[in-house]
Amino acid sequence: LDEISYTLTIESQVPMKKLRRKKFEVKSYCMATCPRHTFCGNRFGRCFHSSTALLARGDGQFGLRTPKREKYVKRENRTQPPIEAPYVPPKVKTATKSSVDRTIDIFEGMTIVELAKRTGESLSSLQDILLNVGEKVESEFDPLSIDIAELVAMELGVNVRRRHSDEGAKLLARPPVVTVMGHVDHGKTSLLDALRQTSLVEKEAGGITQHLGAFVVSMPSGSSITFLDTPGHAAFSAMRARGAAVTDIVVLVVAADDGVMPQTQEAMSHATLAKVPVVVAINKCDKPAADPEQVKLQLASEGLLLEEMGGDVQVVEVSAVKKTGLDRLEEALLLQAELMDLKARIDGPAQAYVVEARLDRGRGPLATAIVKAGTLVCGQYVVVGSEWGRIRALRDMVGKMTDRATPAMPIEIEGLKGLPMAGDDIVVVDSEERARMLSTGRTRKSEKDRLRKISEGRTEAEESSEEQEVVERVEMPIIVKADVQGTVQAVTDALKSLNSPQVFVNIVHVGVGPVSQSDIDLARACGACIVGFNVKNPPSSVTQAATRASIQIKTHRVIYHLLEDMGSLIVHKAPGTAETQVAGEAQVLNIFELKGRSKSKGADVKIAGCRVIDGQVTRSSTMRLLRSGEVMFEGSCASLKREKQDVETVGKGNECGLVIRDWDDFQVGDIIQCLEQVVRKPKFISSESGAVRIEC
Ligand SMILES: Nc1nc2c(ncn2[C@@H]2O[C@H](COP(=O)(O)OP(=O)(O)OP(=O)(O)O)[C@@H](O)[C@H]2O)c(=O)[nH]1
Repeated sequence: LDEISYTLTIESQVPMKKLRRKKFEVKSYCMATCPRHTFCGNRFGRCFHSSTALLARGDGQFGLRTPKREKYVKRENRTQPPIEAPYVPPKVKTATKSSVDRTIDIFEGMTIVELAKRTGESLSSLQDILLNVGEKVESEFDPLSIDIAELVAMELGVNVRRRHSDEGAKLLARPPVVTVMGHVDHGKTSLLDALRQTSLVEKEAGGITQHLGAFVVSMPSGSSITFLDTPGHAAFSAMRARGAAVTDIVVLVVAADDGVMPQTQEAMSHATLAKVPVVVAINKCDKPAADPEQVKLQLASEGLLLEEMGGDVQVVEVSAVKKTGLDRLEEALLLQAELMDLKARIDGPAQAYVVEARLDRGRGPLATAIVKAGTLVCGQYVVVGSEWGRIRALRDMVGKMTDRATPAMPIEIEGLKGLPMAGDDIVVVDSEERARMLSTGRTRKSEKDRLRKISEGRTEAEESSEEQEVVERVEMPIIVKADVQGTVQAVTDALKSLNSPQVFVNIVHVGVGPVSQSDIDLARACGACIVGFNVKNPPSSVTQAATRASIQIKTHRVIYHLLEDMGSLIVHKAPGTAETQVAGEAQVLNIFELKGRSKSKGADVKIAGCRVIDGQVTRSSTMRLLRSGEVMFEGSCASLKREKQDVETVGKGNECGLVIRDWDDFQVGDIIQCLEQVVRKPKFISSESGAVRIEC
C-alpha cells in the first residue's frame, strides 16, 4: 500500500457480495491483506479472493467497506490517480550482497605505503595488523616480504595476485603447456593417448607411465610439449578453466563427422576468456563421413580466424585412432609456441600450479604440479593453496626421483601436510614458521569467504523465494568423495549448479578416496547424502552402516548420470510451490429459485443450472464465478447435484445444479470455475551443452 502512496485502514474482511450490493466498483484487488493468498498462488497477480478488495465507488472515492460500521475508510492522501492496474508489489532487494571480491597485485619488497594504497586502508591499521602477525616494520618505506604482504591483505579480506619480477633474471625458452578441449566423444582422450605414445621419454621408460594429470612429449628435434591430461565433460569446465590458467595453448578437438557442437563453443569461450591461442585438431578424419572442409566453415562462422582463410589459427587434420597427422599437430603446437616466444626464468624461487592431487596410502598427499617459472627444489618449504609442507620427494612423469623441477615440467610433489586443490598456486617460503603462518592465514581467509558465500547464497535464495512464493527452503547436505582432488572440485561445482531457491545444496564435506565409515558418521550427524564419483565401491561394512542409518550413497562414474540422479533427489526433496489450477469449468444455463430452502435461515436458495464445458467440477473444491471475464466471487460449493442426486463430481458435457455458499446472484452465461490446489515441484533441466539446473 505504501507503494501506491495512500493508506487504508482495514478494519475487517468484507465479502465482495455485500460490497457489490452497495454499488462499489472494484478497481483493484489488494493482495496485501488477503488472508488466503498464501493458498491462492496469486500473490503477485490479482488476488481473487472475495474477502478483501480495494474498491472505488463511482465518484472516485476509494475505500474499503466495513460492514460492522457501515462506512468506508477514506484514503488519506489523494495525490495519486486512481489505480487502474492490479497492485504489483515492489521488488525489494533485501539481500545486502557483499562487495565483489577485491584482488590486488603484491610483489616481493613492496612497502607498507604501497600496500596501504592498494588495499585502500590506512597506514595505522596496516601497522596494527603487522604487529599482530609479529612483523616489525621500522619505517613505512621498509620492504615487506611478499608473504607478509599477503598475510596483511588476507586479514583485510582482500585477495592477492603474486607478481614476480623477472628483471635482471636470465630467461630461457620453455616448452608450451597444452590443454586438449572439445565436445564429448570427439576424441580428446584418444588423441591424448595417441600423443602420449609418441613420447620418446615414454618409449625409453618402456611405456610405463603413471597417471600424473600431465605428460611431456619429447620431439626428435629436442623440443618438447607438456600436455595437461584433463577430463572432457562439460561439468568439468571448472577444472578446465583452472587448467587454462597454466595453459599456453588449447588444442580444440572437433570430430570431422560431427562438426562444431555446444562444448566446442564452450571450449572456444574458455580459451578466449583465458586469452589462450587455439590450434584446431579436426579428428576422426579416417571416418568415411568425415568432412573437414565443412568443419572449417563452421569454425570460421563461429568467429575463429583460420590460417587458411587468412587468420592465424592453425588447423590440422588428424586421426587419433589411425595415429595420422599427430606429427603435424605437434609441429603446429611448436610453431605456435615459437610465435608466442615462451620464455621463463629458471633461477630463483619457483612459481608453480597444482594440476592434480590425490592421497596415497603410503606416501600421503601427492600433488602433480607444473612449474611456471624458477626452479622447485626438493627440501624446500612450500605453501600450496591453504596447505603447506616440506618437499620430501619430487618425481617426474615416469615416476623417477628428481631433485629439481624447471618450467613446464610436470612433477609429483610428496611431503605436503594436506591435500591441495587443482589450480592452487605453489609458493616457496623461507621457513617452516612462515609456511605455517601463511597456510593458517589462507585457511582462515577461505573459511571466511566460504561462510560469506553461503550466507549470500541463502540471501539470494530468500530473495528469489519471495518472488516465487516458495513454501519453505530445505537444505540438502551432501558429502562428496571422488578419486582425485580435481574431480572432487569439479563434482562439487557441478552439484552447486543444482542449487535452487527451494533446495539449498550444502556441501558439508569433500574428500578423496572411497566412502568410509567416518563419512557415514558425518552423514548421520548432519543428515547428509553421500556422493561417490569414480571411487571404488565402499566395503560392505560401510554400506551396511549406511543402510542401518538410512543414509543414501550415490556412486557414479559418469558426471551426467550423477547430476541426473542428484537432480531427481533434489526435486523429490523440494517443497514445491502451491498453485491454484482450474480443474473444470461450467457455464450457467438456467437459474432456479427454491423458496425458503436455506438450511440456516429458511431463506430462498438460488441454484445455477450448469453444463460442464471443460474438465470436471468437484463439490469439495473452491468455486470461482466469472462474468464477462471478471471475477465476481470465490467461495465454497454448498451443493452439487446431477439429476436430483447429490454427487461429488460432474464431468465434461454433463449438466448439474450448483449452489454456492454466500452467493446467489447468478446470471445466465456466468462461468463457474472449479479451483484445485496443487503443489508444483521444480524440474531438473539439462541443456544440450550438458549444463544442468533446477527450475522452480
Ligand atoms: N574412427 C575414429 N574414431 C575415433 C577417433 N578418435 C576417437 N574415436 C572414437 O570416438 C569415441 C570417443 O573417443 P574419446 O577419446 O573417448 O572421446 P572424448 O572426447 O575423450 O570423450 P569424453 O571423455 O567422453 O569427452 C571412441 O569410441 C573412440 O574410439 C578417430 O580418430 N577416428
